[in-house]
Amino acid sequence: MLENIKKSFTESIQTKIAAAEELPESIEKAATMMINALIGGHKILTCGNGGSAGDAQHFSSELLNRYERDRPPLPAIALTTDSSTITSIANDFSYDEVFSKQVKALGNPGDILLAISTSGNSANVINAMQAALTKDMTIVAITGKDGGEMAGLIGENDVEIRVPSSRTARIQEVHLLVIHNLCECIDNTLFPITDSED
Ligand SMILES: O=C(CO)[C@@H](O)[C@H](O)[C@H](O)[C@H](O)COP(=O)(O)O
Ligand SMILES: [Zn+2]
Repeated sequence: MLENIKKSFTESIQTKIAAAEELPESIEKAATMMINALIGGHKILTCGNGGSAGDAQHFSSELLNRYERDRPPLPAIALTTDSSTITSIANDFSYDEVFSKQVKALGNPGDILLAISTSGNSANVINAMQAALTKDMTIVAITGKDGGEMAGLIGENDVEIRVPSSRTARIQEVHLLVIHNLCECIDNTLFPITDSED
């Protein structure tokens, strides 16, 4: 057991080292897209399943409330939280539509969809991306493995941040770091620390 625990730490560290080589440019592009959208009065919708649902909510709460320091609230909505809406869409239509219907209802041109999936193959997240494109939204996709079907939906105005790993858990551990990086870029750009706050 002890050996496995140590191996997980080593694997996680190695995945982060590989991600540090490969991901900074795509994270910077995603952060710039988000900053410009927020400056323009637009919002960010987030979605994902399982651990990625948690990540979607983690990110939206850091925008709505705060990341590391107090600043004005920023507009984000996690599409994973309204159990009445989600269960009724799944019951009456299909689980594959639980996010896309909400995107069609809430998304406006200029808004961003933050779509999170380790495999890139979750049908409800893929459908949410397709719905976002019909609403003239842009997409930040956080993925892993080979990017799955989500990778094929990324256009030139969108960005995919793909963690170089094939293990769901290791990918998720980097996804959290990516999310915190995005928050940090947003806060540092929109609310820079002044000398008096230093
Ligand atoms: O957190 C974990 C595994 O670490 C699971 O809950 C995992 O998120 C679920 O199996 C998801 O349904 C996987 O979906 P995805 O990442 O392939 O889109
Ligand atoms: Zn997990």
